[in-house]
Amino acid sequence: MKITETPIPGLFVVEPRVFEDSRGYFYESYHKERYFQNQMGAEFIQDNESKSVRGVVRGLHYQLAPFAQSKLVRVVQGSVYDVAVDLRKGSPTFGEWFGLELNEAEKKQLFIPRGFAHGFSVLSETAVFSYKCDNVYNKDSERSININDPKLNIDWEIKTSEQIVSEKDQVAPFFDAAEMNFNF
Ligand SMILES: Cc1cn([C@H]2C[C@H](O)[C@@H](COP(=O)(O)OP(=O)(O)O[C@H]3O[C@@H](C)C(=O)[C@@H](O)[C@H]3O)O2)c(=O)[nH]c1=O
Repeated sequence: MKITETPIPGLFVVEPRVFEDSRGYFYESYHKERYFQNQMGAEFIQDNESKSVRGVVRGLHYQLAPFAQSKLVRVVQGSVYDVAVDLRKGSPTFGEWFGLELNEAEKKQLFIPRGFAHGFSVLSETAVFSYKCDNVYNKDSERSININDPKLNIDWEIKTSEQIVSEKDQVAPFFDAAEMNFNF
């Protein structure tokens, strides 16, 4: 397993060791002790999976305190462009975002600590997205930031006119108007 810290402190890219043979492949998609030892300390308590078609953009999502979530995200099938935005007030990289392609071939994962907004766009015909969370879903605490915020200026690799976005996410506020209370 190779772990690389991104330019945003606390945000890590994980490249698992994949064993391939004539039957197919095997890899450990999570190993509590190893992830903890490498500064990815989170007690995961909920797993989620979604399937989306090409052009779907989900995000940018986060939950406020006391339901803030760390996430360990990966793609089981297909390919996405995945983005995390630093919302930690006082962080040297506050307001900055990091993006990378996650796909079924490379099996990279992104560890996203609490205090980040997260989203992804679907680049393949379909994509199955799987992630662990260290806090439960709480509808009243969930927030979105507009994926097309001109200040963030994220290139989702899908033209705006071709983006498929939920009604909730279409009316999400821009970064400057977003609530960011994580109780750090
Ligand atoms: C996220 C979530 C949603 N739901 C329900 C609420 C709703 O009726 C339905 C679909 O929810 P959404 O439209 O919010 O699903 P989605 O847009 O896929 O939301 C997800 O987006 C990505 C980018 C994230 O980072 C996740 O944390 C999560 O916010 O599923 C749960 O029951 N539990 C959950 O944990």
